[in-house]
Amino acid sequence: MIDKGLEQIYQLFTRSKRNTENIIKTAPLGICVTDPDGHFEMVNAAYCNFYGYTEEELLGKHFTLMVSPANRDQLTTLHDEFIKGDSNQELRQEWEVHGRQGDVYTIIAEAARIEGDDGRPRKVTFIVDITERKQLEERLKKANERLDHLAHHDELTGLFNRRAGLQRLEEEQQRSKRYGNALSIAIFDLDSFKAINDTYGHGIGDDALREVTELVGQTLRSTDIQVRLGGEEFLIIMPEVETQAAKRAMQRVCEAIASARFTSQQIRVTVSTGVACYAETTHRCILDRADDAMYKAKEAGGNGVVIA
Ligand SMILES: Nc1nc2c(ncn2[C@@H]2O[C@H](COP(=O)(O)OP(=O)(O)OP(=O)(O)O)[C@@H](O)[C@H]2O)c(=O)[nH]1
Repeated sequence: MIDKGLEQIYQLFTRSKRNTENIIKTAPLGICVTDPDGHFEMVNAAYCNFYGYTEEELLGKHFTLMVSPANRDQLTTLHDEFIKGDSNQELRQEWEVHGRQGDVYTIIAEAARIEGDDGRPRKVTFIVDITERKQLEERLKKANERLDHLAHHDELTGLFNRRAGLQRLEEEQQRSKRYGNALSIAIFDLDSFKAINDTYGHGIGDDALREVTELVGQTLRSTDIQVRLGGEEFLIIMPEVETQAAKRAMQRVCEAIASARFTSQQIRVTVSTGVACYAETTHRCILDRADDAMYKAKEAGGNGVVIA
């Protein structure tokens, strides 16, 4: 009677052990056990499939086989510390790993410590493949960056668009007001640009706008901010630049443009420029003053700079 009871318990125990083994074998997440030196003692099917190795190929190998060389030392140290440490659980962490063919994956790994049959600790690591999620996140991030760029930049020239440029101007005016720094701006407009479009077509007109703004960017200081206000009208914000220096800078721009040839059609372009300096005492908007000066430059025949 007593023997029959023991027999039943033994059977239940064996069944439970078999179930546990089968669960580990068939679990959809990769599981491995490493010895205190980091060598594989157990790998389940999902682990092998994920990395593209067979169980025989992995058992006895060091776990850094799948880790990129740059992370090997760090992960070996973490493994040693975990084996020797007090904590039975390791925090979830994201890692980049590579499969047998060198393909790169992102995983989330979480670990637990168990005792081996020799009484020494073992590390059990559970891994989940998050490569697709990571790639999706990366694509979303890039799409958001692109949207953000489009919201602030002009597509044709890559310059700040009107809205972003006026915001920068507002910020520079606040800075100038607070610290008493000089601030000049210039508005320039391509002379008779309509004729370029009419003669060579809109595509060549676009090329001319792009090339002219590139040349302006090369001629000015890197701290100057170029903005496309709209059409063939542009704004330059020149922080910490006095009026006369701004005028000289824009004369250099005018000369550089007038002596260059643009597009495949070798077109000549000139620009008219109005310069204005920020002054708290003036109530009129700095932009309007620069714009008026630019029209005076146009009235004077173009290809010149007028100070407001
Ligand atoms: N190709 C091209 N043309 C543009 C763009 N934006 C505006 N334009 C053209 O720029 C021309 C501006 O013409 P107007 O305002 O008459 O000025 P303009 O011919 O330069 O004459 P002034 O300004 O008086 O020297 C128009 O023909 C617009 O169609 C653009 O993005 N690409």
